[in-house]
Amino acid sequence: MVKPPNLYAFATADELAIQLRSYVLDAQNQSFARHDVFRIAVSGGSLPKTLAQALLQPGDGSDADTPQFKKWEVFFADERCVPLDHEDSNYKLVKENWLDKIPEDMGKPTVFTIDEKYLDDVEEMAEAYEQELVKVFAKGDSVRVPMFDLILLGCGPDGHTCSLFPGSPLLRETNAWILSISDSPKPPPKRITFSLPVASHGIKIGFVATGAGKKEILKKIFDGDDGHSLPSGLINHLAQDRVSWFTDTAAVEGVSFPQRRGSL
Ligand SMILES: O=C1O[C@H](COP(=O)(O)O)[C@@H](O)[C@H](O)[C@H]1O
Repeated sequence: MVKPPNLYAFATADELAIQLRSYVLDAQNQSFARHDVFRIAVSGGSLPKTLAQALLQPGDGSDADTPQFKKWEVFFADERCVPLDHEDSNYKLVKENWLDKIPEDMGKPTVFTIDEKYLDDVEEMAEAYEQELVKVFAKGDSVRVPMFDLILLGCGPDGHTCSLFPGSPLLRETNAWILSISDSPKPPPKRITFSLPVASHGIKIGFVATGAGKKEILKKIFDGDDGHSLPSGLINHLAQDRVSWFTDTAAVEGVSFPQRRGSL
């Protein structure tokens, strides 16, 4: 039986940030019960700003309500093939919006960036990033797909997620973990990205999509007959109720799919 994703719609950015915080901290605490580390993958675009607002706001002071950043391992669901200090870098966005703002006494996460030595060869860059994942997730064992504790994704106005674009042959990949793309329809052209099997294999997968600019695509993904053919819709289809969407009322205007408002 197909279990539908959870679609949450909040009235304000502040409400969304509060609920996103509790979702991420639940994922953190559940992962500490399994292993003493929290492995999270993040995206670029509009997500890092919202994530920073969620994580850097004060909690109630308890361990359960505190991001234990020292035990976090942060990976990128996609990255642009540019230097880490380039305007287009997803790492730079995450660093400036979130990592640099973490107070010293909270400790810093371990961050797995692309290796700049491969900037001239996007395929090599993808291969090298996949090997980083193999070292962390496989540790000498054979693992078919890495399992992240949490994957946080964005959804572009065309339905792309990670750097998986509608109609791309990359969507048919069933084995590789990290893929390269040299002709991204959205600049910059050279990128690396989680494959669909990896992007849909998180214990929890959270999308953040806000603003009126997302309402047409959300209607297609949630109400359309072929919503499942779009990259973000494919993740809904594959990961079912492991997926939660954090949206605002502007983004879900006109969407009929059942939404929960106010809290998780
Ligand atoms: O190009 C990208 O776009 C998507 C969506 O971005 P958004 O600004 O519409 O949220 C993003 O998730 C991805 O990481 C990025 O490389």
